[in-house]
Order: sequence, then structure tokens, then C-alpha cells
Amino acid sequence: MELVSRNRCFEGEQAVYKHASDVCGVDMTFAVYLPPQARREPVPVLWYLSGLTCTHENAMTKGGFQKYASEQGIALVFPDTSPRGEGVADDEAYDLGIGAGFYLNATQQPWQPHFQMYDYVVKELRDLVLDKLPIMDRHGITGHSMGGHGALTIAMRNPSLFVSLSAFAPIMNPSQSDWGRKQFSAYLGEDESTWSQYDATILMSEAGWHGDILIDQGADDQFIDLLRPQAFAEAATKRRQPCVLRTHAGHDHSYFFVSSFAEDHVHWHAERLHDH
Ligand SMILES: N[C@@H](CCC(=O)N[C@@H](CSC=O)C(=O)NCC(=O)O)C(=O)O
Repeated sequence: MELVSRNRCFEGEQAVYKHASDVCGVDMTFAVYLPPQARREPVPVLWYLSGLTCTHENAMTKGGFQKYASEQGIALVFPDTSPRGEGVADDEAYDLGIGAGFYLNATQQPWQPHFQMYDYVVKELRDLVLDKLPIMDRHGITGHSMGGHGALTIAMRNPSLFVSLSAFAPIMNPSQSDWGRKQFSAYLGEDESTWSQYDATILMSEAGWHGDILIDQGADDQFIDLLRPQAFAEAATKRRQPCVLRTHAGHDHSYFFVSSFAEDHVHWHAERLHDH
């Protein structure tokens, strides 16, 4: 992998790398924060999956996670939200195609050749950072909006790979939302039975999660009807899933909301990642 940039940050290092992805068939960019503790020994890692229109950069520059990751001795990985570049299919809408990979493996044309973000995150990038960086095989996962959907679905489908789970205003029931139905039709086809593996509410009903989950949601989120927190909350309650779902007065969907609760999420993960 090729180093794109490196900056000292809270006694640690914020880096951006580029690498050739076999899974996505293009070069992919991602960001990694290494706390100062990583200079001595491998550290646990928190994955942060970003939302629609984002690259690796939005949360890296606006999320405000690094100070707390430095204090807690955990690394942060910020993947991109889709493949991008020459030959990658796109759509004129902001919520389909580039910047909108939905953390799934597309099966339909023209998306299938490059839009394989599920395997990219779960397998290829995971193996790469474990191989090349001082990162311990002990992982937490979080994300915002489309990235929160990614975090919930990836964790529930791969419980043995993740110790801790949280999300910021996640898309929670995409197969019943305009943030989901259009994209799943395009990427996965019209057979809705293939969609459930990527729907956090359905996965909660069917499988749940082995630990407790932290979800923060803004009460004044302009996209709240698309996120469907009530559907997820109902499924979690039915299952008696340990889950803290906090709804915060006055908060919208922006990075002002994410950064307001970044400390709580880093602490949530650090407590669980260091507990062994
Ligand atoms: N452009 C769209 C909305 C785009 C948007 O709000 N994206 C969010 C994530 S939404 C769900 O995945 C985001 O994180 N944007 C990047 C940022 O830096 O804020 C519109 O205007 O409706």
C-alpha cells in the first residue's frame, strides 16, 4: 500500500493510504489513525463507516475521534464509501453509485464489477491493516447513517469478528425506506429475499448481536423518517437485545451531531476492546 499523507495528531499519527483492491477492482483510499501506544505494541481498532457522499476524509477531518482514540489507545480505520475512478459505474443521484456503496456486494449490472464493499471491508481491508499496521485482531465497528447501516449489518453477520458495536443515526430498515429500496433494487435486483442480509432490523429480528449496542440519534434529524429507528427499536425490544438507543434533543444529521458524541462512542468501544 502507498502512503498518501501522514500528520502528527494527539501524539499519534493520522495517515491516508491508497492500495490496489482486488475485490473492488480499482485503487481504494482509506485513512488510519494510530495512537501513540501503537509505537510500542499493536492496539485494538475501531472501524468507522461513513455515510452517503462521503470519502475516507469526512469523519477523519470532522468527526473529532482522534483525541479520544489517543487517550484510549485504540486505532481508527476510515474506509471509503464506494469504489471510484475510471470505469466505475455511477448515477446522477447522490444516493446511488459513487459515494453510496451501501456496504453490500452488488450482484447486478452495471454495479457488480466494482461495488463489493461488504467483502472489501469484512475481508480485504481487514486483512490488509492487520498485515501492514500495528493493529491487533480485536475490532469494534461504528458508522454514521449509511455507514451505521454498514456497521450494524456487518457486525450482526460476523459476530466472531467484532467485539463491540455502535452507530450514529444509522439507516436501520433500508428495505422499507427510500434510503434502501432504490439502492437494493439497483445493486441486488428485484428479488427482495436477497435484501434481508443487508437490513439491520431484519437481522436484529433473526439473529441479534452477542453484546450490547449503543445507538445515538438526533431528535431533529432531517432524515429520521428514512432511518426508521422505531422499526429497529421494536425488533430489539422483541428480542430483548441489550441496546442503548439515545435520542438527543436539537441534534440533526450532520457531523456537528457525530462529533458531539464521538467521545462516548470511543469510550464505549475502548471499554469493551480492552476488556480481556
Ligand atoms: N447531499 C444530500 C445529503 C448528504 C448527506 O447528508 N450525507 C451525510 C450522510 S447521509 C447518510 O448516509 C454525510 O455524512 N455527509 C457528509 C458530511 O460531511 O456532512 C442532501 O443534501 O440531501
